[in-house]
Amino acid sequence: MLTIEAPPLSTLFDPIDFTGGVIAAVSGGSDSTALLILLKDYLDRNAPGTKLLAVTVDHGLRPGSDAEACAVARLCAWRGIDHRTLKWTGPKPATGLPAAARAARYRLLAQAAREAGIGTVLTGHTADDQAETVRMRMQRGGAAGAEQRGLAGMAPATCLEDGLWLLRPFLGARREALRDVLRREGVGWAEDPTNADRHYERPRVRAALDGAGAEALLELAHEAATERRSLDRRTARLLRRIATQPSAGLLRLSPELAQADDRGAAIHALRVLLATVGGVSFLPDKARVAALFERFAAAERIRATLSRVVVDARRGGLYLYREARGLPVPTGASDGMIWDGRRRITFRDRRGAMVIAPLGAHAVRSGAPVADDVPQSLVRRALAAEPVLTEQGENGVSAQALPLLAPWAHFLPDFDLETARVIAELTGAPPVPVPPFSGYGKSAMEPLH
Ligand SMILES: Nc1ncnc2c1ncn2[C@@H]1O[C@H](COP(=O)(O)OP(=O)(O)OP(=O)(O)O)[C@@H](O)[C@H]1O
Repeated sequence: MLTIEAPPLSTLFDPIDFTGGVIAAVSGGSDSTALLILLKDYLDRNAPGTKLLAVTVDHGLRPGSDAEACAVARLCAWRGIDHRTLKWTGPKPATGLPAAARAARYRLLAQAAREAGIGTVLTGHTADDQAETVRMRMQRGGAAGAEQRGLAGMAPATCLEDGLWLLRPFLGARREALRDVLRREGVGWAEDPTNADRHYERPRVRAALDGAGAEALLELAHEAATERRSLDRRTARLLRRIATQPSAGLLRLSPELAQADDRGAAIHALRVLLATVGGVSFLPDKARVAALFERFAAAERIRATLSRVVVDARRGGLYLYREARGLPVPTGASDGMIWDGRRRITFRDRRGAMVIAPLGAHAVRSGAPVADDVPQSLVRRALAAEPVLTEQGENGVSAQALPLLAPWAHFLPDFDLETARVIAELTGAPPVPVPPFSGYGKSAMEPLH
């Protein structure tokens, strides 16, 4: 057992449900090394049967990266922790290397989790990392400033593509406190020279931040996260009241939307629905959507296109469906493929081949009757943009094209969880996996300050 005082660092694991096992993502730097030993100690004390696997990704970008991975492996052997190193072997881009390395890292961590049958990954991101992230987002926001949502920084919990939860329990902990733990325990760590390389944005930001600056950024992030969670809950509530899917690919917002007292939630609801229906990963421009909402509230006639979506105001409400322009041409379907940003193809049987294409003109004939108050012309146009899977050749293949939550297809931060859940129910997308921690939305997984 460690000699460190229990609170507050060790209590940061309290809200996490470890029953499905856990992966610790350990680079060998101070933060993730502290994560490893604190987590091991926590599990030994509180949940000794838990499956713990440490994973190191060797990006192969610097000489000696394999030695760092070996050092983590040695530490794990010493502490009785299972460990794996995974190598990033793909081509390395000349520009945008940090982003490509991050994407590869998450892909490899997800692979390790799948292979180990574990659904939760913990990283060692700290409050210092959070302050840097917020500063970078502010800088990228330009003169107008970053959108408030982004200033919430990294989420304490994020659901990745295949239902894997990525948790960052140390977002409330300062790097120096973690290093103190390591010093007291006599555990060393690797210093990544990239962290001091001013060619990259993060090291420049890190070097320019003093303690007071970091505190102010963390305060800002906390306020932005609180506001974002509140908007999420209000938007989910509003969508439950006013949104329906009367037929395939067609969403309807009831006229009640025009009277919504909560204008912020109404505009946000429209933005997330536009992105979802259009299969676009980013939310459409807030000012344009606000203008659209005002026109609807003023009972104006609307037939507009935004975010690849036709927005049509009728007596029955505001209808949304994917525009016909820019639909994918017929193409071979493969397992796991994302079609038009809106559907994920899942094969039940991997033999044979299938083609996926928009239904197009067939929709005129195949449209199933729907409620009388829904304009049949809209039903047909929405259906025409829906996919149809056709078998090729002799071998029967069965596959599904399941709806996808486009804004969160790759990363669903827990800030947006309630809205994502409602939209999954509305569109028939697979339900959002339950997060492996208690007290969601309370203070449990909130960064501390
Ligand atoms: N090569 C890697 N292998 C496994 N996990 C990693 C790797 N690089 C980063 N991570 C995870 O992502 C977190 C944040 O990454 P970041 O690049 O900020 O950290 P670092 O400087 O490499 O190391 P540390 O956070 O341990 O000081 C790490 O704490 C760790 O959990």
